[in-house]
Amino acid sequence: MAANGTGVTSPRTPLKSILTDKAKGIPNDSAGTVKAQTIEELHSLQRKRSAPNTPLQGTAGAFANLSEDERQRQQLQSISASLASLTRGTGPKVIRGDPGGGKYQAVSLVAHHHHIEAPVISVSDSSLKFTHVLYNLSPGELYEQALKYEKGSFLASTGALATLSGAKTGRSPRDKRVVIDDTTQDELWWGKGSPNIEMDEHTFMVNRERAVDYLNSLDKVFVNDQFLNWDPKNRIKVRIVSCRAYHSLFMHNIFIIHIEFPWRHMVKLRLQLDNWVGCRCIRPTSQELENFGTPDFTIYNAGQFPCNRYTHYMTSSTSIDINLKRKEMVILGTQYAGEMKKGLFSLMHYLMPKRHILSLHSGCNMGKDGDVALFFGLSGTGKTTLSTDHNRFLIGDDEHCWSDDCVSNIEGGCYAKCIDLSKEKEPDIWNAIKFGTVLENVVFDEHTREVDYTDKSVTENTRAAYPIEFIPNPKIPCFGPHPKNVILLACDAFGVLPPVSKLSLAQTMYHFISGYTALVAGTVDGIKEPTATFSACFGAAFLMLHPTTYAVMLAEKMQKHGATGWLVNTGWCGGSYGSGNRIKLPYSRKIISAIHSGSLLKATYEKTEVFGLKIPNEIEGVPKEILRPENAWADKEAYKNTLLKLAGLFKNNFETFTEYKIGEDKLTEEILAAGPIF
Ligand SMILES: Nc1ncnc2c1ncn2[C@@H]1O[C@H](COP(=O)(O)OP(=O)(O)O)[C@@H](O)[C@H]1O
Ligand SMILES: C=C(OP(=O)(O)O)C(=O)O
Ligand SMILES: [Ca+2]
Ligand SMILES: [Mn+2]
Repeated sequence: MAANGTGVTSPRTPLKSILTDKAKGIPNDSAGTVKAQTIEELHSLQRKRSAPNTPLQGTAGAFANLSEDERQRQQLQSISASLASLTRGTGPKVIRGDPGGGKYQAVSLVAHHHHIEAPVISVSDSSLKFTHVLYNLSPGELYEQALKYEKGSFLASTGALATLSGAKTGRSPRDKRVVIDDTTQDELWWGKGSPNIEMDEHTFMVNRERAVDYLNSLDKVFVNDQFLNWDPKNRIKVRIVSCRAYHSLFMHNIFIIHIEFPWRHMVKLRLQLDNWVGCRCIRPTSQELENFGTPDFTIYNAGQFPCNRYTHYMTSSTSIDINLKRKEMVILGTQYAGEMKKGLFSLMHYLMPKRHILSLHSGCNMGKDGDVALFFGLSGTGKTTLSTDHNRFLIGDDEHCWSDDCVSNIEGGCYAKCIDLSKEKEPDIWNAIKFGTVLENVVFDEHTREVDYTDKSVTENTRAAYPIEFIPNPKIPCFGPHPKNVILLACDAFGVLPPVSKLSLAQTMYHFISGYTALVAGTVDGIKEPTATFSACFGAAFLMLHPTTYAVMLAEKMQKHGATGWLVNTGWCGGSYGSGNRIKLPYSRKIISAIHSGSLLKATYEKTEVFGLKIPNEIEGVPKEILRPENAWADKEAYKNTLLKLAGLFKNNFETFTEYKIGEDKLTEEILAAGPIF
C-alpha cells in the first residue's frame, strides 16, 4: 500500500523510470542501496550488537562456562543486593538497560522475574516498579544519556562533555562524616585538626536508606564497577551507584577500568617505555571485571537529593558519610564529582597503612632513566600541572601508594584545573580535553561551543576529568620504582618562601607535617590578605589516621631509598599577593627539571635566615634575582616583617605536633628543630 502524502491511500500511476548509471554502461553496484526495509531496520543496522562488559573470551576463569544470561543475572542480583533497603530487607527489581527502550531493554526482564529471591516483607509502590540499571556504559553511551536527559550538558567544540555540577562546585569538608564504632574510635584520628567528623551507625543508616530509596525511586541508575590502585597485589574493587551520566563518566575516566588498547597504541607505548616490555599489564582484564562479584566498597551517590536536616548530626542539607565497617559511602546534597574521588582516597588512607603501604596526596612522574619524583601539595599548588611534563612519563596527578615494591597510582585518570588554561602554557592538558573528557562548570560560546577558560562565571574551580591515556606520555601500567625526589609544593601568596630549596630529612618531615600553602581568599574584589592554610601531610582533609602515622612511614621510606626532599614555592615572589607576581610557570618547570636531572643536587647553596632553607646560587634558565626572596623584594623591611609573620604561623600550627614521636628519638628532636628559628 502506498501513501500519497495526505495520509490517504490511493492507486497511483507508476512514475517513469529515470535513466541510471547502468544505462550509461556502468555496472550497478548493489552496495549503493541499503538492505533495510524500514527506517527502524535501517537504524538497527547502524549499531552493531556488542556486549562490551561481557566479552566471552572462552578460556580462563571459573565463570567462563556461564551463559550470557546467567552472567547478567548474577550481575543484576549483585546490584539489587547493593541497593537493598535494609528496613524492608530486599533489593529493588533491577533490570538492565535504558527505560526509554533501545538495545538493552529486552535483555533480562525474564531472567529477572525468576530470580528475585529475597522475600518482599512489605509491599510499597517502590517494590512494584523496576529500577533500570545502566551498567558500566561506554563514554559514547554516557554522552547520549547526559545530552538527552541532563540539563546543562553540552557538547563542547573539542568533543568534551561540558556539564554543571549544580549548586556545589567544590568539596564540602564540613559535611564529611565518618561512623564512630568500637574499632574506629581507637583507630582513627578524631578531634582537633581531624577531618573526621563523627556520626553514629544509626544516623548513617538513616542517610543510607534515604539515598537508596531516592536511587530506587528513579527510573534508572548508573552503576560503575571499577578498581582502585594499579598495584595488582593491593587492588580494591569499588562499585559506584549514581543518578547522573556525568558521575558515571567522571568515575569511568578517573578510576581504573579495563580498556582494550588498540594495537597501534600498544606499539607506541612499547617504544616509549623501556620497562614496558616484559612488564605484566596489570589493567584488570575483561574477565576480572566480568567476575567482579562483591565489591570491596560501595558508593551511593544520591547527590541530587538532600539529607534531612532534622536527622541527628546534620548541619546542612549536604552529607558525605563513610562507614568503614559496612564498607560504604553515602553522598547526599552535593553533585560535585570530586567528593567520590576524594572519598575513595580517604578509604585508601585507611586501608593501605594497615598493609604497611603509605598513601600519598601527590602527583608522580618518571624520567626516561626510571627516576621517579613525587609532588606533594594542597589544592592549587601544582601537582597536576607539574607532574604533567612533556619530557617525562606521567604515573598520576593526585593519589598514590608507596609500598615495599613500588609507587602506584590509585587512579586511572586526572582531574585538572581549567581556570586560565592555555594551549601555549599547558599543551598536554589542553590536548587532553577532547571526546570522552568531562568538563565541569566551564563557560562556552552558545553557538561555536568554544570554551572560555578565563570565565569564572560559574566558579573558579572549573575542571577537566580525563583518562590518563589522554596525556601523550602516560606510564602504563601506572606504577614505578621507589622515588628519588620528594617535592613539596607550596603556593606562598606571602611571597617569602624561596622558589626552591633543598631540605634535610628533618626539614622534609617538618614541612610535610605542616603542609603549608597560602592562597588568596577572594581574587575578585581587589586585594585581599593571603590566608595561610596548614593541612597535615598536604592533605589533612583525606587523612583517616593521625598525621604522624603517615609521617613516620614517609621518613622511613625516604631514608631507606635515599630520596631527597625539596620545597618548591609555586606562589608569589618579589612581594606578597598584590605587590609581587606569581612565579612564572616556565621558571617553576626549569626548577623542577633541574631537580629531576640531578643538576640541582650539585649546586652550591646558601642558608636563609629564620627558616634555615638551603637556596641554590643559580639554576640555568631562572633569573638569579628571584632565587633569593629578599633580593626580589624592593621593600626589605616589609619582607622581614612578612617572613616573621609567616614563621609565627608555622610555629603556632606545629604546636599540636610537638608531643608526638616520629621515628627515632633523634629524628623527633631534629624535626622539632627543623622549623623556623626566630
Ligand atoms: N609557577 C606555577 N607553578 C605551578 N602552577 C602554576 C604556576 N603559575 C600558575 N599556575 C597555575 O596554578 C594551578 C595549579 O593547579 P593544579 O596543578 O591543578 O594543582 P593541584 O593539582 O595541586 O591541585 C594551575 O591552574 C596552573 O596553571
Ligand atoms: C579534586 C581535588 O583535588 P586537587 O585540587 O588537589 O586537584 C579537590 O581537592 O577537590
Ligand atoms: Ca589535581
Ligand atoms: Mn589533588
